[in-house]
Amino acid sequence: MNIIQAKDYKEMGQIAAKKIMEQVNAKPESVLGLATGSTPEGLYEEIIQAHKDDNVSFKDVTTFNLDEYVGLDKDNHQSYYYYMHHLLFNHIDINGGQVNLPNGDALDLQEECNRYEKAIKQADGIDIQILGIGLNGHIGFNEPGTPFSMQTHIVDLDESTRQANARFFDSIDDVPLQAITMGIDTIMQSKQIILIVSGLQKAEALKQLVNGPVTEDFPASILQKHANVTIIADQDALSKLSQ
Ligand SMILES: N[C@@H]1[C@@H](O)[C@H](O)[C@@H](COP(=O)(O)O)O[C@@H]1O
Repeated sequence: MNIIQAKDYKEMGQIAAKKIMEQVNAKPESVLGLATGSTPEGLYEEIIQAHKDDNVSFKDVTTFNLDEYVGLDKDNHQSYYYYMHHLLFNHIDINGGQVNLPNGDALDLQEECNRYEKAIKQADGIDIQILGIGLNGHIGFNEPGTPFSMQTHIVDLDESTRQANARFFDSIDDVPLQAITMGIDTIMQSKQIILIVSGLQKAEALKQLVNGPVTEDFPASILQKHANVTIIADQDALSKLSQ
């Protein structure tokens, strides 16, 4: 794994954005895999800036998000659909028809998982997948214990994940119990993966990802087996890694 040290959160976003721009400039019809949470917010600000300042165009880009909560409609401000449009898509020239998120409000959720997985394959796979990491080692919403062979599926969220994400909701009771997520197998098929990590509270998780055993008990550890992973982390997140 290639590890790039950023001095802080801002620089982490800048370095990641530069890699996305290089990809889009080299291949305008790139397929990008996108993530939510607090970590990519700075990256999305940098992308919007590059779009405005350097005329980087996203009109031929296709995107697939990692996951979506079950039961929140698109207008719900805590849905990842809302997050992505609010923080990125509404500010760049991407074609709305080429933006993909799982529909957590679908009547038949299993059918929705199948449809999503198929859509990724039909797009010829993901060129660069952006990932964050949960404190318990989850990527997307693949919680500890998820078989590495899983593709897009419905997941029961861990109580610790619901608590960690409760800050975005009025109360913990409003945090959905389930989500749809790309599986580990889906993520591992991405041609390139960029994992962004920031802050002291993620230092232990990053250490386990890089130095720990590859185990389904810590889903992000599978990234050790991917041929093209770049970790962009700030000094705080890197503070527990052996040199
Ligand atoms: N499903 C998302 C993940 O994709 C994200 O990586 C994780 C970490 O979020 P944060 O960046 O806010 O720490 O949170 C959520 O659970």
